[in-house]
Amino acid sequence: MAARVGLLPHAILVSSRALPTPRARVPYPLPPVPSYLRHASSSASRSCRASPRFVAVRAMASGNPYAAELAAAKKAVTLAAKLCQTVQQDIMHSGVQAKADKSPVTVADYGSQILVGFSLKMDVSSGPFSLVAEEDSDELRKDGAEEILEDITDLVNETIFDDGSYNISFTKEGILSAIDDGKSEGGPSGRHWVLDPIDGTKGFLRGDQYAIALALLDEGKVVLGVLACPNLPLSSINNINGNSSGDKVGALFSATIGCGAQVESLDGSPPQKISVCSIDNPVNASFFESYESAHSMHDLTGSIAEKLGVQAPPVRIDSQAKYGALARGDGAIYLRFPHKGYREKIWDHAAGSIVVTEAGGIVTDAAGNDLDFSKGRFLDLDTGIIATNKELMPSLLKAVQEAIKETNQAASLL
Ligand SMILES: Nc1ncnc2c1ncn2[C@@H]1O[C@H](COP(=O)(O)O)[C@@H](OP(=O)(O)O)[C@H]1O
Ligand SMILES: [Mg+2]
Repeated sequence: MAARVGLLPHAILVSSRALPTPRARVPYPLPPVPSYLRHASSSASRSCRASPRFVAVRAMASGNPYAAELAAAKKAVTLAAKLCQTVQQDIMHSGVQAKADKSPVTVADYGSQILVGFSLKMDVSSGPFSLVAEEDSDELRKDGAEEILEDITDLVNETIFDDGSYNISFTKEGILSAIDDGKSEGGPSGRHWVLDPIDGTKGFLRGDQYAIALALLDEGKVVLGVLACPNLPLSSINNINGNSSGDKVGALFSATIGCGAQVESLDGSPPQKISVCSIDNPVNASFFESYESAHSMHDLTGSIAEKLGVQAPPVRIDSQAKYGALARGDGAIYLRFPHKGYREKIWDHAAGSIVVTEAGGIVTDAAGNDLDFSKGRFLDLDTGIIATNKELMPSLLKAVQEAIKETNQAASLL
């Protein structure tokens, strides 16, 4: 493992280290390499790629038409998770910037977005590349951002080097261009990758839960989703406080349309099929919601839970890790009710929602409508998002609508 460099303010980039040894190669014509990349070696990047013909045969054999994209998506978020883990463990509070909307952004947000976009570009060969992602480079192009740009460049290059899959390094200009690869508007036609490079930034900065969330839209529908959750116990969220010792941490959820949902460890155990819980009596249910009360109205969710007869206290965790936990039955319900005026973004729900639906659950808005990911970067919702199993959904919807009505009536009396 090479020494890490470039994160701390006075760190020096070690440029004389040995490059990774190229692995065995499958000879085939490479797609054009993005112009912003500087090759350390023009041949080694072939080492991790299979030929497009081989990928197609493998996809058909698995019965999953998106098998190649799924493999690429898992690899991309796993690489990004390495970078995020490094930052969270070592320098959680260094390099924090303020975005226009005041949410914290770290070098890890940018680094994760660069690595996912880059890895997908290298490994998914067919068609034009479109990425709808959370971050852009505007802040990094301003005066005074030189140091943080250098930190990001070092961190990204160090992660690529340590991982060993690609023998490539980025220039600073390359880093800025790579971030801006995520500026696609998405929409109802064609294929678009949808990425939240660190979902749950506040949890990340607190040292809690976060996720790298990546989905694929095909003709306006989510057809694939992966959620890397580096801090989530592998078998159950109920072990989060150490109730059951020995559970491994670091879960990778994945789902493709019509093929079910799985979980595996981030360091590569065989995938296990998952399904939502079969609880049909709300008295036995527990519910997930945002840790941050600014992201979801805890008083409204409390009143919904009360109407349903839920006995357990809310389980508050950050990020789409909630969707993953719901999909494997750690809890029965997920409630999300942003404060008035907030517009939900597609990258905050695309991956999580397919993981839940492919695990047998249902995800809708507060009126019971399917989420529509085809309208661009935003989900057009004005109420909230709910998710649960098929058994509980009718009573949940009823409780939600009653609680919203009561809240609106109370507000109109003020
Ligand atoms: N006022 C608000 N209301 C609802 N969601 C908000 C919000 N401000 C930020 N968010 C979104 O909530 C996400 C985190 O969700 P959760 O509360 O489930 O952890 C954030 O993702 P990022 O952390 O990627 O910015 C952000 O997109
Ligand atoms: Mg997010």
